[in-house]
Amino acid sequence: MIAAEIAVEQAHVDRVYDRLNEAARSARQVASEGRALYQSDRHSYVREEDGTGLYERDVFAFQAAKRLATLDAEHEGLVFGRLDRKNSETHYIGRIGVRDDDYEPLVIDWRAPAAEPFYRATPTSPMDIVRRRVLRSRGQRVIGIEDDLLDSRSGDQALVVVGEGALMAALTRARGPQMRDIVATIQAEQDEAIRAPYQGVTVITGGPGTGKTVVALHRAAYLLYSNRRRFESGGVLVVGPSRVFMNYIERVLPSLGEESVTLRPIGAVADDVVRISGERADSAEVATIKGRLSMVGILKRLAAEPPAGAPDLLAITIKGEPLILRAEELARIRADVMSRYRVNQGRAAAEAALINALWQRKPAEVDLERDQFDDLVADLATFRMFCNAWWPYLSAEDALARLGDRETVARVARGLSDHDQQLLSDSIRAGGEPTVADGALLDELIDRIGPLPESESEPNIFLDDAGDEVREVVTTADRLATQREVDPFAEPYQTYAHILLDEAQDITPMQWRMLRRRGQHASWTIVGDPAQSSWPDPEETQRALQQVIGNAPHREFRMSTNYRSPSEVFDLAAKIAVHAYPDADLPKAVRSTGFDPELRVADDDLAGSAVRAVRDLLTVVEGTVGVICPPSLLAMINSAVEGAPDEQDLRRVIIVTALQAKGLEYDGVLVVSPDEIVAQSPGGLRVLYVALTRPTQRLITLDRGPDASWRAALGALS
Ligand SMILES: Nc1ncnc2c1ncn2[C@@H]1O[C@H](COP(=O)(O)OP(=O)(O)OP(=O)(O)O)[C@@H](O)[C@H]1O
Repeated sequence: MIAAEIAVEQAHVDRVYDRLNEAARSARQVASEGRALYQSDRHSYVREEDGTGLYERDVFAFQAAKRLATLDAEHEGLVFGRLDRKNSETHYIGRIGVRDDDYEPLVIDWRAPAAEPFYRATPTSPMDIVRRRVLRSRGQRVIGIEDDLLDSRSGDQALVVVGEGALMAALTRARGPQMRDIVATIQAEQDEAIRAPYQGVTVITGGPGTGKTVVALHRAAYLLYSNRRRFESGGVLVVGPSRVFMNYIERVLPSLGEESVTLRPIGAVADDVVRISGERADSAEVATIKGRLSMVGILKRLAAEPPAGAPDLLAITIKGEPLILRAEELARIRADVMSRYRVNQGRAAAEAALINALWQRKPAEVDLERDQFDDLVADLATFRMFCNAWWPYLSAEDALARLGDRETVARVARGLSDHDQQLLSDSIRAGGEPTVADGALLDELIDRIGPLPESESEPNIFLDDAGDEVREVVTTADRLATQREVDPFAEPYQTYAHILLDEAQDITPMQWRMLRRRGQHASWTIVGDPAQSSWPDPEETQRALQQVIGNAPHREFRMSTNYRSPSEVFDLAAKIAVHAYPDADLPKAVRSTGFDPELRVADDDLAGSAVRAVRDLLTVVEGTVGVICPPSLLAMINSAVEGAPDEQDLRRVIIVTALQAKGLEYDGVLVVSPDEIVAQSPGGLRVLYVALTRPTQRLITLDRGPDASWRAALGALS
């Protein structure tokens, strides 16, 4: 019976692929006839409105064919669903829409309104659907079918019903290194969040494993489909916690037929204005200091500080008469210009103010018109040298580096304790690549001091590196070029029409400011779970979120089902959650595996015990094994595990800190020394909760001794 049904579906799937191949062929033919009609503004596939050389139906199919090429080679089938309606009509649902020669739909795009019942229909509200069928495919071959009968009263005896649940089948499959899309098995509450209107702010909450991330990514694909013009030209930015996480999710969007989205880890959001990879982390304590809102005032004062070693006397001679500006007058001029301009945009105004002050001091016997006077002063080498030293252009990196000086920190960061001042200054003085937290500070500084004029941000071969010989060819014009006026209103940031933010509970107040600069007119999708926050004060980030929402229309969706962790694992994790965050939103786990988590105690050799646990996990799970360590043990566990299991299996093992594991999942998880994980994170127990909720199958914890304190939170279980 199943074989016959599969054959029916295979016939339809074959028709779809034939149609796509044919469309691709005919499009290629038209192209080879020399009509360059296939370039859209941003992408290389033809858009319906552009393809005047093709019949509209061919354009449609051609576009689909091109998009198909972007789907991953291992994609789980272009056509994944079928709806049988009460009126005997049948519709197929797929990742992209495809039409036949007569413009009739062969497959409906999952995001189209006509596909909605596929996700929303239930036996109590069947939406005129009699049967919903999920097709499971490998490449172009249909390999399985799962049916739901939604309206048994319809009396259509011809309908065959097979399978016992596509969702369970999807959830129990082993996990690979990248996230999969869930387009065939989206649940009704998830679908509502995906299709919510784009305006304002959409907040998606829910406990671990409830699909917040996949839902958000499907929402990005949906928004691009339903408002392509707005979002393709305005841009959609997806922000996640780390580069590892971005690599983990990046395949999902192309598999949904979308590529035109910018993906950035939070540490690299400022990459549009400063060179930053955003992978280096500060210690928890330093990251906390750098993330707090009090940094705004500190950076404001820092930006207003006169440059180190700035001269406090301007003395020139005009027609034999000395003209002098002293420290007090110079300070007044600086303060006045700073109140009107950002540092990098105020240079011309500062020079004009200096010349003006000098003019006031000019003795009457110096007989010069104002214009002549201005030109004379501006050309004086002493004046130019003074300006370069007194009002240099300032890069955000150089400005931040000033915090490496303990005395500067004491001046500008009076609100911080001595201890915190020292930590901040030590961290900046240590130098190296900017950290994740530095990204938001550099961004704030650029907002305050303005970007460097273009001629300053690129090395000038005449001024910087050249030898004396070349220096002679430097003209006054070259030197003055650095003072080109900068448009004070031009924002240096890349802005977006929609910003989708994952793991929002970890966004520090300073990072919220950085994000808001990129979304001043954007609509937002904000995804998070305060119980998993690694920020010491979750209430503070909630307040920052409220500021983003402001008066904008705002809707909230709560995801209630945990699709990741088996109930045995989640029951244990939930006990930690309520200790860590009494208001934790605890989802219901849908699966049970029959295997309780194992709470092990290491013998004297922690690394050896860890390796044994990894081996045990590798034998019981098919997919990935995650080893989650406290930062201080990462290197040791890494080298211990690397030497151990055979090479084949090693590829399935990933060793990370709890923070790096955010948003990720593994089939088997070993949590090494939970107590140290708690101690080494500002989020404490909440971060342990993150670690304990990563497994899809099995969990082992490994303590150094039998009286580990985190176990106290487990109550009866300990
Ligand atoms: N409707 C669904 N069908 C199939 N799988 C699903 C569905 N919803 C969620 N999943 C799976 O559940 C797992 C957890 O999803 P996801 O990572 O999006 O959860 P999350 O809420 O973001 O978790 P966390 O808060 O821990 O980061 C993923 O493997 C995802 O594919």
